[in-house]
Amino acid sequence: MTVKVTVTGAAGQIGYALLFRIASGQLLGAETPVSLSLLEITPALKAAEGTAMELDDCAFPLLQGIEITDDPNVAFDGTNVALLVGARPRTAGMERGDLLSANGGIFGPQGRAINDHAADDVRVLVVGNPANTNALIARSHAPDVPADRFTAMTRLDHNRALSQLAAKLQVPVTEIRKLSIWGNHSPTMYPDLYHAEVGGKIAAEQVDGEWLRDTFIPTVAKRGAAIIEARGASSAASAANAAIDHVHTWVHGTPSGDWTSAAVVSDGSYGVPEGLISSFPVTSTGGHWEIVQGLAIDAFSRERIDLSVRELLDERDAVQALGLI
Ligand SMILES: NC(=O)C1=CN([C@@H]2O[C@H](COP(=O)(O)OP(=O)(O)OC[C@H]3O[C@@H](n4cnc5c(N)ncnc54)[C@H](O)[C@@H]3O)[C@@H](O)[C@H]2O)C=CC1
Ligand SMILES: O=C([O-])CC(=O)C(=O)O
Repeated sequence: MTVKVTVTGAAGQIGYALLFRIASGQLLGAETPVSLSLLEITPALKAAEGTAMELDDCAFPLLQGIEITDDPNVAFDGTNVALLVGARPRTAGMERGDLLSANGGIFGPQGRAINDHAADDVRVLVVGNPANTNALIARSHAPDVPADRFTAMTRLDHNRALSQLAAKLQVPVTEIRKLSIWGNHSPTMYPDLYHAEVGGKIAAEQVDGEWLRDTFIPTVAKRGAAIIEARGASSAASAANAAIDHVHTWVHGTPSGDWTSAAVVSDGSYGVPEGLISSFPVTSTGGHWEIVQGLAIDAFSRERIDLSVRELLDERDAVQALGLI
């Protein structure tokens, strides 16, 4: 059966890096036909049409159709996978409240449209920043959709951490297991090496504490800003790649003996208040995320997780005060 995949912000830079990979089968597998729905704001529809022309020109065997629209009710009608990429970026002079309001105006109506029109098995990944709180807003407008279908992306942070650690220990990334990103997709995120394993041994014990604290954590946490500084534009291909990884893992599962990172609705695990959309170590089985249970959290990790969760609570309070959730 054809799977409908909706991409918002389809004419943006992540959209351009993402759509071709979805259409080629990298999101859902080489056996699954897909139809694409491209949601954009009205002034960007023409650019989205250009991307659709290029998709046509690839003659992808799996691609069954392309729809382009500025109406969320159309874009999410019958959708199975919703990738919410388009968001309002922070511009000079914009206060945090203005940013949250502008995004509330996007993610509220999109959540409502998902609630009213999406397929029963819809899975939602929010990429657009502030991703965790945008996901919270969308979810709060979709009371009929099970909460566990709303996720936000920290897979890019996870992949960045894998790559930094692999380079430090001079091992292939495939040697690393059980790495975790906790908290918010923001510089407060906590990449955790105390449960990660390299060659079957705890990663934190294979690097010196100073490198872990003063190099590894800030490098991962501030990588987004470093890419902007170097490229003059924010991460696009790596963000699209992480979105592909996230949904692929969600649908196809995590390998045994490993886990990944995703921001999912908290059930109160590890003291993260219930309902917050926070990153955890997660496994996926049968198309459902589960938070990895029973990990011992030392004082160093506790402090960092709490800091990031505090930021998520502040964001939640701010959108609540603005009446966005
Ligand atoms: N979670 C993560 O790890 C990452 C998140 N991001 C975030 O992803 C978002 C997109 O990034 P880019 O593609 O580089 O931005 P971009 O500015 O190139 O594209 C965004 C697109 O969204 C569209 N858009 C705006 N409002 C919309 C609406 N209401 N409905 C549909 N489309 C709408 C714009 O017209 C634009 O084409 C940004 O918020 C960025 O901060 C980027 C990298 C990593
Ligand atoms: O800051 C941004 O817009 C990009 C971002 O989230 C990242 O690269 O992690």
